[in-house]
Amino acid sequence: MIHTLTLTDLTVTRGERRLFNGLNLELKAGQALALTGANGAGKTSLLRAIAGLLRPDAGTIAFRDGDGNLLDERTARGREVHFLGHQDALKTGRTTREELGFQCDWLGHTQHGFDHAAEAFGLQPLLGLEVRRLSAGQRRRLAMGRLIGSPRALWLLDEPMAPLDVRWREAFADQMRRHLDADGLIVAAVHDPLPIPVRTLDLGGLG
Ligand SMILES: Nc1ncnc2c1ncn2[C@@H]1O[C@H](COP(=O)(O)OP(=O)(O)OP(=O)(O)O)[C@@H](O)[C@H]1O
Repeated sequence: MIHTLTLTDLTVTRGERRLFNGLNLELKAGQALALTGANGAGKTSLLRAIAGLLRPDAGTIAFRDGDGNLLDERTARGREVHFLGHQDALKTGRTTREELGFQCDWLGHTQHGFDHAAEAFGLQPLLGLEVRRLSAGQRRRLAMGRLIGSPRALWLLDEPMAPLDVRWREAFADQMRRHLDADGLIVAAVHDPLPIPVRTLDLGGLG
């Protein structure tokens, strides 16, 4: 299981712009990191680099277990990293039940994960609806249900609270606390403070 995420001398460029240069960071089990900065500062790009969706120009991203052993990057990302982006990555023609069920089955976790996720984010009344009929906040709740329906150590979250009303913000904050208590790790791009204890990495930016 991923215990430590280490970024060493990480440099990422998009187009002509160097977003960050020589970035160093270590995050351990039970810790959360908030990425802050202006629009365009590079928060999403950093999340994508950690997820393996964007190749850095230089530097390394390493995942280690509790004994300090280096984990195979591909396996760690494939089985232990969940990236919750702006777009929610939902298939609009599927029902809420199908989308949640697919994710809960993915790593061999079944009914318990499904029921737990549906309960945590009030998804029962939405299970028969196609994703295309859900509101933005309901879609995000489904995406969050998928996040907790299949346990993964490292959560990469891109403005996770944005479309949620106050009730579901608190529900998600509760899930984040549980994840950290269970030795999970969280890296979240945010514009507003997160309601959990976090370290902050400000990427600055001119917007
Ligand atoms: N595919 C791409 N090709 C070229 N430039 C890109 C690409 N994707 C993003 N960028 C640029 O990289 C910069 C960083 O974008 P990024 O989405 O990481 O910022 P952000 O900090 O997450 O912003 P926001 O707060 O608006 O979500 C921006 O200037 C953006 O235009």
